[in-house]
Amino acid sequence: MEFEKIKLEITDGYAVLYLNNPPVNALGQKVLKDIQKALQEIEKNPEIRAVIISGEGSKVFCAGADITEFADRAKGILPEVEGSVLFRQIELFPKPVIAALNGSSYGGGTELAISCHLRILAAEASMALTEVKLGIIPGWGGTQRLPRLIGKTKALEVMLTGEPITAEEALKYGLVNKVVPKDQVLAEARALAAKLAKGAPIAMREILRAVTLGLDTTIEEGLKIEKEGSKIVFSSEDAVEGRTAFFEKRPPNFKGR
Ligand SMILES: C/C=C/C(=O)SCCNC(=O)CCNC(=O)[C@H](O)C(C)(C)COP(=O)(O)OP(=O)(O)OC[C@H]1O[C@@H](n2cnc3c(N)ncnc32)[C@H](O)[C@@H]1OP(=O)(O)O
Repeated sequence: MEFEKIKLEITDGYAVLYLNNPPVNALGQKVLKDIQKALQEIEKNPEIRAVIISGEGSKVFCAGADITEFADRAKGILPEVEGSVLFRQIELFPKPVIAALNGSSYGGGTELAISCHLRILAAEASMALTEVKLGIIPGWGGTQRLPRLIGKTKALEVMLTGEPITAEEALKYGLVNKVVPKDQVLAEARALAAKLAKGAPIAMREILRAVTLGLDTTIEEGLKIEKEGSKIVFSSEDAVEGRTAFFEKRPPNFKGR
């Protein structure tokens, strides 16, 4: 697969998708199209069981939407790939997606990161939804995901002021899984992705589905989604392998069947 604005590395059962749009990894249409194309390939490839999204060639993770493309929007020219649609595809992705934030994120860059399932943030970095400073709103899911992740009060403070959440606050508010020095972010993400790549793909898919869909509905409906997932995994070969390996006191070898 050839890409212009991202780099894709496939290794050890997981993929690393690097944003590669210097100087600030602004999410222009070309970048969003490349991300969407790469995710379609990753989803189809059973050898890939986890995804890392990180930044390259920039001192920030991502400076958000490409502001130079806003004039078209103002004229009513709609983008081919809408960030909010792509980020929902990431949130609904059937394999774990880890955001490796090796620099600060702004606007749509933060919205990209919070559409991922897991996040590792550089201690030197921060995460901001700066749209209000440009007279617009976090239109790529930020108004919906941030309150669900850190609570309405802090989320409103972050979105109304446009001021960044520090790495320390991000950890405290549960916005990220881990904070490490910038030069260790990718290694941490790789270690996590390699661990997930040895996991049971069907079980992980059903956990992601039950949590993502369950959070947006009633507990009764959520329990129905969980029950559907349980039914699927118990009828899988992986469930047989899981309990067999347990009794044989050996690591399971999940095939995703
Ligand atoms: C629904 C989603 C909406 C959104 O995401 S709205 C956009 C939200 N993003 C932001 O508010 C971040 C805007 N950018 C910045 O605040 C700063 O930049 C940085 C902190 C990221 C980096 O600052 P520094 O190191 O001083 O660099 P620099 O001179 O500001 O930027 C380098 C070049 O990159 C361009 N640029 C920066 N951000 C964007 C962007 N988001 N879209 C398009 N271009 C951007 C600048 O204009 C400049 O360009 P040149 O060198 O030609 O002057």
